Amino acid sequence: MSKIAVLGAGAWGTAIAISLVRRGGHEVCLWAHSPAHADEMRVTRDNMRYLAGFVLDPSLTLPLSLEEAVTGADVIVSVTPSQHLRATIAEIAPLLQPHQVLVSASKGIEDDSHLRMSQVMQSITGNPVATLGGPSFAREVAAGMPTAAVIASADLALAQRLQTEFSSESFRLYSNADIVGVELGGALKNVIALAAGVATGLNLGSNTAAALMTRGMAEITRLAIACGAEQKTLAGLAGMGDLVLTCTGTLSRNRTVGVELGKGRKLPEIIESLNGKVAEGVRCTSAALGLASVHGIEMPITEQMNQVLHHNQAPLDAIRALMTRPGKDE
Ligand SMILES: NC(=O)c1ccc[n+]([C@@H]2O[C@H](COP(=O)([O-])OP(=O)(O)OC[C@H]3O[C@@H](n4cnc5c(N)ncnc54)[C@H](O)[C@@H]3O)[C@@H](O)[C@H]2O)c1
Ligand SMILES: O=P(O)(O)OC[C@H](O)CO
Repeated sequence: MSKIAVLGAGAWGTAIAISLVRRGGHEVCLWAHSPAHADEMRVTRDNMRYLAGFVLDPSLTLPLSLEEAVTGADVIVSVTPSQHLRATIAEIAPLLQPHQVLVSASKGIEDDSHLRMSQVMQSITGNPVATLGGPSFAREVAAGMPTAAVIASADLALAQRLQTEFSSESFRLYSNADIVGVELGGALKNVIALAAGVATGLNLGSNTAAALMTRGMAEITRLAIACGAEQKTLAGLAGMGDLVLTCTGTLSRNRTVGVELGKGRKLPEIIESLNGKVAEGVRCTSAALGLASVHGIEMPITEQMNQVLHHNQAPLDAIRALMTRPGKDE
């Protein structure tokens, strides 16, 4: 029996909390960044803003403060958008006991530092860290649809403990000691999902989608290995698995943003229509290029996606630029 605090009541934090409650055997709480949002959920027992339609079990508590959430927790799962993780962890840092485990379930790279989420956590606290990755749409996890995901920590024994604590009949976790590969697989696939969405929005075909996914995997793997990841992690659930899900699944916010860009809509208008929901790839694209430049890694799809997102490149011109690059060996 563990006390588990989930920080972030967006779609994914809520689905994780629902999954942990369904598993049974833990005391689970869900902290929302907005007090008004937490109040709404206390009244309706439904997360109408981010994951409507799932009744929140009476045993799931909704603390009034971060301090209430983390005090006495054995495991703290951070599920804020990546760019807000630092502020959230900094706020809880003075309250932490050394044994409390921090798990990041966010998929991104910090803007200016280019740090992975576990590195951000480690830069603020000395607590043990892990990450949760893999192909997992929140809505499907909340509905109890069979899902396989990955829990990673450089301390494999910790990953295996969390594997036991989080796994259930509908949520099967694999443990992995390659936290670098799991985090970068999860963050970088969002960029390729944007590109796959762009191709769909342009009414391009299955050949284009397959090319983007395969060559996308190649550039994700190049960068991840340069950062210390293992190739087999990228071939697994947190790499290939999450890439396929996000590039093809209509529930993906990143893919949806890409589809709308491909149809000719402008980024600010598309972001506005997400109503506060996060498409991590939009910011991760430039952070990924920053990290790639530190390591001298070529990322042509990510570069073109950055042009489309942030430099007004027309989507068709981006596809043309990719198709007319000098020939390469595979
Ligand atoms: N939705 C999914 O299916 C899914 C699955 C796996 C991983 N993830 C990852 O989980 C993370 C969270 O995404 P989500 O889908 O749960 O979010 P969401 O898009 O459903 O909701 C946005 C969240 O951001 C929070 N927020 C806004 N401003 C904030 C601030 N200043 N500080 C802290 N929090 C703030 C909101 O309260 C809300 O919880 C992302 O990194 C995402 O990539 C999402
Ligand atoms: O909806 P997206 O594009 O943020 O993707 C959600 C998850 O990362 C899928 O594993």
